[in-house]
Amino acid sequence: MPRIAQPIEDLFASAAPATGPCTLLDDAQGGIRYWPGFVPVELATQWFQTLRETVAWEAQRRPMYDRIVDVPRLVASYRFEEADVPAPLVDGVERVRAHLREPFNAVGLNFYRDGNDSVAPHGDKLHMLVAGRPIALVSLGAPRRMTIRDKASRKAQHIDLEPGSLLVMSHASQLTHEHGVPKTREPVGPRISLAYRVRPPKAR
Ligand SMILES: O=C(O)CCC(=O)C(=O)O
Ligand SMILES: [Fe+2]
Repeated sequence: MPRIAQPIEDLFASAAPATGPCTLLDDAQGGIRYWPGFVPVELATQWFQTLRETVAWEAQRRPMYDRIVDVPRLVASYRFEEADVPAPLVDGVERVRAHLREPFNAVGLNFYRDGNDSVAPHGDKLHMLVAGRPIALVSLGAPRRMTIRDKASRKAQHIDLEPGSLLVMSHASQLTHEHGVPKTREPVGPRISLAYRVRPPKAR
């Protein structure tokens, strides 16, 4: 059987974003960095359409104080050792693995239907992450503004997460900073984010 050899440099070259990152935070683990155009916008649009239609989106409810409230967005999650992971998520994980050289094994999806959908400021749950490994957020669909706040100084930075962009947050930054996507009264279209993570065995 003939084997078609593809040089490894070419694989990495095709996964590389068009421009270098913008650094929002420096820390010993790479801080917080943003790459616009990590995937071409046409591909981001295709992924958005496929995922919107094929993912089994969940509307969750959770206790808040003495009430049960709706989580203000739709969610889904996959681990890459499972069968039947939608193709755009597999293409995405191959790209973030190649770009960051990190063994991402899980993805959490968020679907913000309109400006009423949001995620409250938070640091990602460290017990569900392998220490030292970053979180990689790929944005699809309409841009939404993220707020990143230094917990000590309360200083905030705002960044518009463009379709096809990649935001990488270090594990360490989850302790020092909060991130969130606030609600907005501006007319905004729907957005899907893909949060690639390195999960310990069994956690989801
Ligand atoms: O939608 C985003 O870009 C952020 C999502 C997020 O922070 C999370 O899923 O933990
Ligand atoms: Fe998060």
